[in-house]
Amino acid sequence: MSGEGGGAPLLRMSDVHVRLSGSHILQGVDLTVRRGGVTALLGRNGAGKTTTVKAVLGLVPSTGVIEFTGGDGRTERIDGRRTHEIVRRGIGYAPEDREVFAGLTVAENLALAERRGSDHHHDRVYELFPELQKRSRQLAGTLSGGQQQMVAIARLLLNDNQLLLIDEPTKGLAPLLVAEVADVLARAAEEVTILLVEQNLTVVQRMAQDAVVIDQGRVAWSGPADDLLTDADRTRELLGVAASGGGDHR
Ligand SMILES: Nc1ncnc2c1ncn2[C@@H]1O[C@H](COP(=O)(O)OP(=O)(O)OP(=O)(O)O)[C@@H](O)[C@H]1O
Repeated sequence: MSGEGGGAPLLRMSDVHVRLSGSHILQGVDLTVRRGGVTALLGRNGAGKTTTVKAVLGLVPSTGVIEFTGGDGRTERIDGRRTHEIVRRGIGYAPEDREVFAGLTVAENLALAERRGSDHHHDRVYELFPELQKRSRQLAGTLSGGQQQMVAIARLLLNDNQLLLIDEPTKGLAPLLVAEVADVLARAAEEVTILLVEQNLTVVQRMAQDAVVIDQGRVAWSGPADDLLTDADRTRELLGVAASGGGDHR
């Protein structure tokens, strides 16, 4: 049904427009996220990636159609709904600035994330991230950047989510921490579908099956991530950088 092989669509955006402060930011975005694995949302700075994610969550007003298939298997339009209703349908969000509560312990951070009406998967989260169990009484503010990202993602896995929207989780992190976060994402992706905004193409290459490139508020390319990342000319043209292409390019 998705047209590009694999799982059925989980999220579909059709002709989505967003206008903010008189600027036409999204100009007819069409994209599909299929169930399972990671879809990377790529694009240059200011292309409209975060706005796309915020449109899904109802955090910015949009026109057009956004459909989501919840845990109950029903596909419904979520555009125009309140953010809390959208989130309750099973969409979790990790914004760019990862926002852990620095003065609270890891366990307290997790407890605060428990959503009413959802089962809470503490055991599974600690199984996926044994490091967090070890550090459950540590103040989150004293964790490394990678561990804080782990807390941010663990909070999303705690509830019954179908889709996680994760915005630039490796931004500003040192290379070692980038690898740590990629590891965290890989573990999360075993549990739930992820739409990942990410500038680091090495991380994209490792994680993503599908890729969508936004350029000036429109989808400029979509398809299998490998097709994009092994084409250095295309990545340069669309993103302004060349991917490593599996080791062929620098
Ligand atoms: N509230 C707002 N009012 C007006 N313009 C906005 C607003 N929010 C974002 N923009 C503009 O919309 C465009 C898209 O922003 P967005 O944050 O979606 O881009 P992005 O692709 O996520 O970029 P980055 O990689 O830099 O985070 C940018 O030009 C930005 O300046």
